Amino acid sequence: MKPMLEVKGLSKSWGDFGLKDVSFTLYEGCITGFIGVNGAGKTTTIKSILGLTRKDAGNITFYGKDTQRYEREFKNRIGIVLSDGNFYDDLNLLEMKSIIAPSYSNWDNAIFVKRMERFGLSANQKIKTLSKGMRMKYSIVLAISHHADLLIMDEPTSGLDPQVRSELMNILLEFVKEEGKSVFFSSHVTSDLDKVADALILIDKGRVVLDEEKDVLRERHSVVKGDCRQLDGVRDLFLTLEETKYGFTGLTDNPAAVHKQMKDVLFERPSVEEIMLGYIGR
Ligand SMILES: Nc1ncnc2c1ncn2[C@@H]1O[C@H](COP(=O)(O)OP(=O)(O)OP(=O)(O)O)[C@@H](O)[C@H]1O
Repeated sequence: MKPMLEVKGLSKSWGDFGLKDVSFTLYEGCITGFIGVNGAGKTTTIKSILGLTRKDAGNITFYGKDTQRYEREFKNRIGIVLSDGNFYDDLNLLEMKSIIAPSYSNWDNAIFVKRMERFGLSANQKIKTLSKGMRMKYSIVLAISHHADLLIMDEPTSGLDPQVRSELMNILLEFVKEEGKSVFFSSHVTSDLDKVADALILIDKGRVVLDEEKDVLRERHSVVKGDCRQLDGVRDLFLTLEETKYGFTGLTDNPAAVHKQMKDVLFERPSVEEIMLGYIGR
């Protein structure tokens, strides 16, 4: 896998909150999910990468080149979809495009027209008449019509219904199929990432606490279910434990040890959300 974007030692402090030494790498051909609860630091990280928030420390490079020093080149090669997508509501889609397109030296109008058609968007429609889902699709059209290689999205699925979210996931899968493309997308709704993410980065209280391929992460962990009486002496094997009168459910990062020490328990593959809950607030 070829490294694309590298974040090293990123720190940023906002009073009590701080990003602390955040480091990770995004690779070509991958959809990387950036997960964490509300306030974990996802938007601050993304805005620091984009240069919209001034970082206190750290280096961010894109194919080895400093993103600040080579800002123009970097911006030309990324597409940005922010949750607060700043559009002028009274403009139509074509007029809004005319404001955005000149900021990119490699804007490709043919792609814009093709994508608009593909997503069922009409150039004459006013921004304020778009549904949330259509607005998201329009944001993506704008973000990729300059041959962007890396699509950076902050909470793109927030507020979208399951059908539109699923359409959006298909758009992302299609995007990364093309050689040299990559997607970085933040979310606290992890079910979409179960389907499409290749890698996951979990941030909690400003620190990266997990950074791994999704399948490896799901192999390394197990959800275990059984009778609560079996838990004596083995509670330490679990990252989370929920006990009711019907039995327990726990997440372990050591399925082999659980196998060895507990009889008659059920093993299930964990979802991204179950893994996330095992690591936050520790
Ligand atoms: N401009 C700012 N000034 C002061 N504090 C800020 C600013 N932006 C973010 N913060 C604080 O930084 C912390 C992290 O916020 P951030 O938006 O990065 O989290 P997040 O993981 O994106 O959360 P969410 O999922 O709710 O969007 C929060 O405590 C927030 O209040």
